[in-house]
Amino acid sequence: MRVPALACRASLRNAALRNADTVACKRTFASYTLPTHRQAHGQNHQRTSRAAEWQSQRRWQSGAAAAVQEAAVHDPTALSQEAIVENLDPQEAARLDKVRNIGIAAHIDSGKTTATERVLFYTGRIKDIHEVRGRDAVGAKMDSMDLEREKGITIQSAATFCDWVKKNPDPVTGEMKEEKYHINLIDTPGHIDFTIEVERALRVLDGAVMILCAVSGVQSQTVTVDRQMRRYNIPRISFVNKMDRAGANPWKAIDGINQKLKIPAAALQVPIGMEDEFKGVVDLIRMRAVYSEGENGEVIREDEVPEDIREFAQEKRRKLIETLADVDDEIANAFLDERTPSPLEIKAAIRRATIALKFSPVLMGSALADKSVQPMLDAVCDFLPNPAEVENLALDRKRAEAPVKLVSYSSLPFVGLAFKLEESNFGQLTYIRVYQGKLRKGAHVTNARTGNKVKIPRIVRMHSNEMEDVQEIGAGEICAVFGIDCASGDTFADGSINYSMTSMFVPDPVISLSIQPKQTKDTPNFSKAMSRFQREDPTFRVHVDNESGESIISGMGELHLSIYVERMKREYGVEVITGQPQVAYRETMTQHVPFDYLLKKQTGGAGDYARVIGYMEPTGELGGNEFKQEVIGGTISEKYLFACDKGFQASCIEGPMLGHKVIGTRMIVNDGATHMTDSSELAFRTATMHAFRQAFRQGQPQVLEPLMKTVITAPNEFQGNIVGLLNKRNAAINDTEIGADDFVLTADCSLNAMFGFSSQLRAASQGKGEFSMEFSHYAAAPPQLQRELVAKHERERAERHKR
Ligand SMILES: Nc1nc2c(ncn2[C@@H]2O[C@H](COP(=O)(O)OP(=O)(O)OP(=O)(O)O)[C@@H](O)[C@H]2O)c(=O)[nH]1
Repeated sequence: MRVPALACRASLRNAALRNADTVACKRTFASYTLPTHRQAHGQNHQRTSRAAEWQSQRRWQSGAAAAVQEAAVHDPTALSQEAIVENLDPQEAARLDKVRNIGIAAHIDSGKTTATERVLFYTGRIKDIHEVRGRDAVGAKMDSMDLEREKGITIQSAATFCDWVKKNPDPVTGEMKEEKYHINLIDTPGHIDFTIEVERALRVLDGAVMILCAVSGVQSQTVTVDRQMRRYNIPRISFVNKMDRAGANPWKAIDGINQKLKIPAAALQVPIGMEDEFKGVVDLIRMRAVYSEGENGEVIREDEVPEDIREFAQEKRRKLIETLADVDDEIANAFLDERTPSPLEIKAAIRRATIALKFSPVLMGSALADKSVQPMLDAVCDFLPNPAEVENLALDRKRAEAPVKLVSYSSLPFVGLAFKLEESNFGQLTYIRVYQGKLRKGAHVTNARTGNKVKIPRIVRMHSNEMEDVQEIGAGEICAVFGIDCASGDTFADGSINYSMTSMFVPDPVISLSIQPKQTKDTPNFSKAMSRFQREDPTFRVHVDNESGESIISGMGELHLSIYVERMKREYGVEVITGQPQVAYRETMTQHVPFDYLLKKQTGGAGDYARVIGYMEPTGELGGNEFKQEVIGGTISEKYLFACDKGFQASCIEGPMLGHKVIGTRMIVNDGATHMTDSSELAFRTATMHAFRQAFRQGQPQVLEPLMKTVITAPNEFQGNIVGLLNKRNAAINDTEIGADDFVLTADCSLNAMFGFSSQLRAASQGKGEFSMEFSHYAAAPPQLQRELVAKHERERAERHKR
């Protein structure tokens, strides 16, 4: 759970601030902090004596850290994030102030990797720029997998870090100031099939750069990453890339952010020249023209705003201030007083509103043309939060999972989250975000899930596929460690506390296929690859079909599974045979059905006896299943009811119609009978499973199929062909947006009908159409298809039984 800060609610702190000088007021606040939570817990607290406050600076600092943590532990809401920031040890505060943990997320092909390559070049992390699908065949730094370089797409997120020296002239004095920021950066994939990579990156980052294409504006995956950023409360700046492309229109992109994503957004820049004449931008805060010059745009030259766009820039500056006035009180007051806020005030308001998730500042440039990327980096430092400014909560397992605010002080006990695992030549590499305390090489930390204590043998900072060894990592930073065994999403903590953090959202797979190695000699490597891929990627699942005995892999789409098949061949030398991709159907019942099932086998020796009575019904939502017991008078004992629950859960895994998962179904057991000697847990479990089958079949069951939100973009002349293709697939067209050259069509299509669509779209649009699909919801499959699927399943079952 993360809530951005700056909602200043510390009235006690303010009272203290009014009466004291800086040092004293911090101390006074420390003494006020404790009463706050203690009062909340009904304890009378004697205010710390004045004399005790005047301790040495060092002792006060650690005392304040402990007090803040204590307050944060006992009542996480009693302490504002701003108060945490203000109570930081000055050295720690200075360090954190210059740290930014950011992700780059966007629709497919918006230029995330290309922009990251420039960031690495301008910050001196790489010596030369290489392009995605570039002629030199080297490929961008962050796409380090061969497959990524060949296909020109990002498959796995990649982490790196760099130092950016921000050289902004002071907006008031004009004096050049240099400030060094440490940026941990994760470049994420755009394809929805690899969405887990975006999900886990955003889970641990403090801010994001959302890239948009200047021609296409807000696209389908922009909406998806917007949803993911909201899920984790991630403040973002927007960067309109590809300003050099024909048809570039940053204003359309900004309208899209305002209207489709519903985030107030305004440009901080206007372009100087457009399309292939794009030369640079006007900085609207300072009203200066900024040009990127030199061979790779590394030389930033500032100048007067060109005469011909001065008025336009003024108009857009007014628009920026107006938009800010809607989301920020201080600018609203200046607006009401008919006063133009100063550049400093504007900057401060943008920062406040961005971190409070009320606004997204928009910058623009062209990564490929090396133009205006540096101002985007400045904006990352200026407007995105430092780690101390973001609220992160954990659950205290020693106190009935009460929420605890984590405080990014290095002097507190360590808490970190393992958010990504990767197999490397040196063993398992675990990416960890340190939320509190320090992680030191050789230290012992405890895995909150397993309780296992592990030693940290090696810590590295990642630079794509390269690594640099470090001895320790402070609060608020990201690193990777070798040699610890854990699962993705595990929390590690110093042994003195038992905190656990909530993990990321993992979507359910929608597609599966059977797979087996071509040659039996490859089976050990095949198994090794399967277990590695599953450990690394929670959206990739493997199971053995109970009836056919085949290995089945499931994932987020055809591309997702095909990448693993390809990796199996390249990385493990295993050629495989795969079946046809299968849709992950679901099963549900639609009617209330009572049941009364008696299991009775009493023919000599120990028998089996269990009777279960109750009813089954739909829950009303196509979500989880529910088991309830309402037995009165103890006709079934607790332990047998527990066995009934187990039987119900097992039945939900393989539905009676097709063997797919059951959803939206409830079972209530309210009566039954037990035999003195012949009843057992196994008998009750089995009886429940039989009752389930019978009742489910009588309850008008349905096969549900996944419907996919499909977005197709193509030149206008192909609209008729494409609508024809969709009609043939019984798609429901929800929206069509016709632009100057292209149209964007949004439809709900059944996944089953979309196999092979990419080649047909190519044929219908002379290769110019693009589409993306994302799981939307489950809906009843057409009756004909349901009958065919059930008949096929019965046939295959009968054949297997014959064998
Ligand atoms: N004209 C133009 N093309 C660009 C620009 N930035 C990137 N591209 C091109 O757009 C294509 C996609 O760029 P990438 O950087 O791979 O995009 P991405 O968003 O990282 O792609 P995925 O991670 O696979 O979604 C490449 O061919 C780039 O050369 C730009 O500013 N202008």
